[in-house]
Amino acid sequence: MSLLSIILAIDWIVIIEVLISLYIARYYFKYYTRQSPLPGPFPLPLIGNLHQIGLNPVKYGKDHHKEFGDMFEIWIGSNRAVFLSNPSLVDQIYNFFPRTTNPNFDIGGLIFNDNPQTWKRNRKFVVQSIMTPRFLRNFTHITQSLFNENEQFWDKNEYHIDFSVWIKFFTTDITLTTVTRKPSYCLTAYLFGEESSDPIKSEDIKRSVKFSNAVKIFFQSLIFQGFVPEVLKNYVPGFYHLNKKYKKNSKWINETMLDIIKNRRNEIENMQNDENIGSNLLDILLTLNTPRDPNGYDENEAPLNDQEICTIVTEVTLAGTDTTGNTFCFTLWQIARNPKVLARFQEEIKTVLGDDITRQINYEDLDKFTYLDAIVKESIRVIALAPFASRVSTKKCVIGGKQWDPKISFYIHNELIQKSPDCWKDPEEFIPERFLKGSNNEIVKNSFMPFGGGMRICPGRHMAMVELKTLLILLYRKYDVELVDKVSKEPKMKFVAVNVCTEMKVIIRPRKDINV
Ligand code: HEM
Repeated sequence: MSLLSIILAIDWIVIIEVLISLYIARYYFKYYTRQSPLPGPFPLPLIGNLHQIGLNPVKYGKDHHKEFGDMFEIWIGSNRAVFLSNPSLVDQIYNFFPRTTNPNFDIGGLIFNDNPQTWKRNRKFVVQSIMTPRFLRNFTHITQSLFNENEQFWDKNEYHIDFSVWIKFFTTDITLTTVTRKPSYCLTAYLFGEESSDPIKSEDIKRSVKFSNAVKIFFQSLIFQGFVPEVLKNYVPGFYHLNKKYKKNSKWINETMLDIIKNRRNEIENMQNDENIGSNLLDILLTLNTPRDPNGYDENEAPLNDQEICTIVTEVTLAGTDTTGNTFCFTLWQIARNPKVLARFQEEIKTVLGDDITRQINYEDLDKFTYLDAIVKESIRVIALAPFASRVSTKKCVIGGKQWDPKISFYIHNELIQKSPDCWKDPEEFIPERFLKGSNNEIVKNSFMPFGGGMRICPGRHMAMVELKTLLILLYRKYDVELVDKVSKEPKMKFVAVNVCTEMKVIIRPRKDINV
């Protein structure tokens, strides 16, 4: 009997049926023998709970909280993930475990890097560059100068603007410029259009705008990469094409950043002296452990190469853009709907900065804005920018009285915790006063973690607060801001790994009660 006749004689349909049955049996064997079973939706082989949860695990968790309680599980393909929505459950997770890894994003930077050595090294550089008072002082002034570019438009009688668009351009410009030193022109494009008589500048403008859009697509891709099983991404049309689009986007971001890094490396190498080397993240990384490193260098250890620098700089730029931008929109929405809060905030502006509305705002001034601080905190509490934080266990542990092996993905449902009636009085209400010292509102441990917690806490939190506070002071010191949509109960937004504001139309007018 020839090989061909054997192949023809085999009943392939039966073989395929057997293989599928074996796969299903194995899948459910794993499911029914899992460690510490928790309540949760019943999964299907291959897709897990994708058909019930879609790409919004946060909404699913909220909708089913009563049914499943503070600890429930979902299945992402054949991997299990545990959602936690009680502050008492999250302490050791925050403190001891790294973020859930994702093979599609683990480029060895910071956010998805679970290698303790390289993460620690990268984290040190980032902290060294964007958390120092010197950086933050300068950043306060940069925020101010960029804001002032708008004034010629806003000083008219009435100016209509969609802040959800404006702020993304603003934050892209400011983050790119401060992290990479490379001028960015999104705001120029927004105000004056993308064309310029100088062809080189025109190219730069287009590239900046493309970068801002690429950041948006990157955020959309995060949940897709984390919650769609690999098999769908690799073989099923629709998922496959989306995956390809997202990968192309990440590749473009990487190449654009590498280009910026190469150019800056050349500039530094051709410098006669070190005077023009800045204290921004890119210059710190490029000169690290080289003869130009002010802290000295070790010849036996190699300096960072362009790709290593690229991963760190890219992640910080991505993490610093839409996060602050959307928080700005949500805070503005809350202020606009709460006249008493606005009045108290404007009073605070007057008390701290006086009547001169042209007075520069300094970093040291920002500390005195305790009420504004409370407004921003309360705004992030009511509309969580990052509704969940993810972690993966690296050793055996006990959580919620149950045993867990290593490599279990945990998701801390911050949005639910921040609105829990067990932790907050009138949790749906916007009451900044609850964050003021001496307000008698003791904050339950781990119930307010807008910047995450433990060793992976957001290193951009001070930068974000400086930017948000400076922008809000500049805006409300001089202008009245009126929402176009005064009826909706919440701002127009959607969830794409973070909560994104999709529209924030307002009318800006110079304040009548002050001399502009
Ligand atoms: C309002 C604005 C922001 C919010 C609400 C926010 C929130 C967060 C959250 C929740 C995390 C995860 C923390 C955890 O898992 O425990 C995080 C991580 C991170 N954020 Fe932010 N962030 C903001 C702004 C920024 C800015 C401005 C930057 C930098 C320019 C930045 C850079 C990062 C980085 C690099 C990480 C990863 C840290 C690590 O894994 O070591 N973020 N952020």
